Amino acid sequence: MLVHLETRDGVATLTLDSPANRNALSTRLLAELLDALGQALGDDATRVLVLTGTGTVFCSGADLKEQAASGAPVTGAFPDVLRAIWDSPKPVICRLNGTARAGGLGLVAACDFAIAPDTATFAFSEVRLGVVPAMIAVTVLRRLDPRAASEYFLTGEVFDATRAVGIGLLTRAVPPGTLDDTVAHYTGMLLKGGPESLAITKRLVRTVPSMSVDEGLRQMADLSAERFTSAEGQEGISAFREKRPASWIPAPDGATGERPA
Ligand SMILES: CC(C)(COP(=O)([O-])OP(=O)([O-])OC[C@H]1O[C@@H](n2cnc3c(N)ncnc32)[C@H](O)[C@@H]1OP(=O)([O-])[O-])[C@@H](O)C(=O)NCCC(=O)NCCSC(=O)C[C@@](C)(O)CC(=O)[O-]
Repeated sequence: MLVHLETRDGVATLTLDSPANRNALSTRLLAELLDALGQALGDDATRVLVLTGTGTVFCSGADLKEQAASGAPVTGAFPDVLRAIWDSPKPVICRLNGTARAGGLGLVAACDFAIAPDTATFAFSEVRLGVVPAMIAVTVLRRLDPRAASEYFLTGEVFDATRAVGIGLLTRAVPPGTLDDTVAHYTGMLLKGGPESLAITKRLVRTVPSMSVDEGLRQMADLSAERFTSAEGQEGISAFREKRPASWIPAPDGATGERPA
């Protein structure tokens, strides 16, 4: 297997495991990743997804050897993988085990959080290969500062993790020894949120900026009122008043946040 899925305590960890080619996005790895994403997203017990890799590199982008051998463009399941991560109602954390390049950065940008060791390096190396960062532009350009997008897309230059945080590609760059603690800190915070509220808030982050102020306030006032009377909202507010942790329960149909009987 090139992708492993392990679920524990509400957290599904998906691990790219093809270190010999630096977790390159081969047709097989992409198919397995899409399958693992489907399993994790369909599992009611999963509340947060963590995407990571083995070895020193998180992902080296498109599998250049497979491309060369096939003689034809190999897109595989990459668009479906990016869509599954981007549209996931459950928060997705990218735990970069190391460096990433090109297509690998499309995955990083699709995730809600990206935490990397401060020793990792990054590059949008496509133009240096005579190809273009086309599919990844769809996720990356929704994260990156526009000046930085022009700079790094057009030059293909390598940049470090501190710069990657500064331009919006990463959430945090941390000393390698503290990577797992930082990821655990974020998953812990996410597990405290109402699952339905998290899914809706993810959608808000993406859709509200493109609404007019008038349209936004009209839609959001309705949504806000609806959430205060939802089962999840009532459980959260009761828990606050009773000075206890909220108890979130996923319902069997995939709706979440029903108050326990
Ligand atoms: C990642 C580092 C920095 C690690 O650097 P390193 O750790 O020093 O590793 P290395 O360069 O010594 O490579 C180790 C092995 O991994 C292989 N390898 C390494 N990368 C790939 C790859 N992508 N595909 C297939 N094999 C790869 C490489 O060929 C070598 O195999 P060996 O020679 O031992 O048999 C370095 O290996 C590197 O720069 N790799 C190339 C990265 C790159 O330019 N990727 C561009 C892919 S194009 C792309 O992603 C297009 C896309 C998807 O964005 C288009 C779109 O969005 O539409």
